[in-house]
Amino acid sequence: MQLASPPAPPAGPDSAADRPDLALGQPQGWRERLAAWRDRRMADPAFRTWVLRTPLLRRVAQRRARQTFDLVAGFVYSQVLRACMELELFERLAGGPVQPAALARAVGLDEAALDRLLAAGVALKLLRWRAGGRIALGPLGAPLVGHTAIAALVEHHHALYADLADPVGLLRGPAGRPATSRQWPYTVHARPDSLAAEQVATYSGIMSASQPLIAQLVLDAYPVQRHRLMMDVGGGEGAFLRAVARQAPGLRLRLFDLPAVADRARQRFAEHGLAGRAEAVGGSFLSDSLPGGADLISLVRVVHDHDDATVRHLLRAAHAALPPGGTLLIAEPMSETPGAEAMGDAYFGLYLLAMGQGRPRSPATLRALLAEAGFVQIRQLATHLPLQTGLMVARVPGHEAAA
Ligand SMILES: C[S@@+](CC[C@H](N)C(=O)[O-])C[C@H]1O[C@@H](n2cnc3c(N)ncnc32)[C@H](O)[C@@H]1O
Repeated sequence: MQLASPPAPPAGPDSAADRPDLALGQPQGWRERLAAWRDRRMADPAFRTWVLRTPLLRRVAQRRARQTFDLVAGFVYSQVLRACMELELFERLAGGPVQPAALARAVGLDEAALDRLLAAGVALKLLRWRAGGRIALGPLGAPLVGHTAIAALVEHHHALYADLADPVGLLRGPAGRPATSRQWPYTVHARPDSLAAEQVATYSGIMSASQPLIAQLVLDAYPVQRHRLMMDVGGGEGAFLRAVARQAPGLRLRLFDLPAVADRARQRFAEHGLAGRAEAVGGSFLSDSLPGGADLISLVRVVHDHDDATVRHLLRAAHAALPPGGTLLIAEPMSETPGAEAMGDAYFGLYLLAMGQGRPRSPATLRALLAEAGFVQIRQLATHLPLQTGLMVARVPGHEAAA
C-alpha cells in the first residue's frame, strides 16, 4: 500500500497580523503548539482530502465529518421528531407495523409527503421498515410511545426554536422579549408572587409532565425515607412530592411555591389522596422567609433558573429554615457533566439565556455557593442519568445530622 505524503501545511490565519482585532498570543508550551499545528492542518481542505484518502485515518475523518454535519443539520432532526410527535406516529405504531397508505389516511397527509417523513424517521432511527413495505417503531421511537415528558418538552420548544432563529441577536440581547421568557413569567415579573392562575398554568403543566424524567433518578440516588418532613421549594404542582410519597410512606411533605402554583399543588394533592399528608404553602422565596420545621429541603430544577444573587439569597433562606444537621438537596442538569456537556452547557446555557435569567452551574460552582451559604458536608451524588439530572447534597452544621 503506497500512501501519498500529506500536503504542506497552509499559511493559515495564525498570526496576530491576520486578526489585529483579536491580539492573538503565541501558543504556550508544546501542547498548545501541537494543537495549533493540528488545527491549521485541519482547516486545510487539501489536508482533509488527503486524510480521507488514507485508509488508516479515514474512519476518524468520517466520524468527525458526521459529528460536524450533525451540528449543521441538528435543527432539522429536531423538527422531524416534532412532526412525528405532532402526528402521533409513535402511538399509532405502538400496536405493530402498518402500511404507509393506511397511516397517511390516518394522519391526513398525502402518501408522498408521509413517505418523506417516514424516510427521515427511519434515517434517524425513530422508525424502521419491515417486510412488505410496512413501517414500524425504530429503536429511538419505541421508548417515546406515550412518553408525555418528552412530548411536553418537544411541544414547548416552539418558543426556543423561534428565539434561536437569530442566535447572535439572542446573545447580544434581543430587541423584544424572547418568546421563551414569556413561557416563564416569574423570570421577568417584578412581583412573581402576584402572578395569576392563568399565568402559571402553562409552565406548571410542562414541569409536571416532564418531572418523571427527574424524580426516580433523585429518589434512587438519595434515601429520603430517613427524614421526618421534606419541603420541596419551587415544587410546582407537586409531581416530585407525589413520587416521594410513593417511595417514603412515612415522610410528611410540604411544598413551597408561588401562591398560584401552590393552589394547583393543593388541588393535585387532594386529587391523589394526599391532602392529609402533604401541605402546599404559597409565597415567594424572594420576599418571604421559608417555613421552618423540615429536616430536608429540596430544590429541583430551581437553582439553575436564577442568577447568582438570587441563588445566594435562596440558599441562605434554606439554611435558615433547616435545623442543625438538616439536609439540602439540589437536583438539576449541571454543566461540565462528563458525557452530558452538550445538554448542560449548550442546551441549558442557551435555553436559560432565552428564558431571561439563570445559568447551568457545575458541581464545583454549586459547591462554592453552598459553602458560602454556610452548608457543610457538601457532596455530589451520582444519578443513573446525569444527562437528565445531577444531584448535590449538603448539610447545616450541627448535631442532628441524619446520616
Ligand atoms: C423550573 S420550575 C421547577 C418545578 C419543579 N421543581 C419541577 O422540577 O418540576 C421552577 C419552579 O420555581 C417556582 N418559583 C419561581 N420563582 C419563585 C419564587 N420567587 N418563589 C417560590 N417559587 C418560585 C416556579 O413557580 C416553578 O414552579
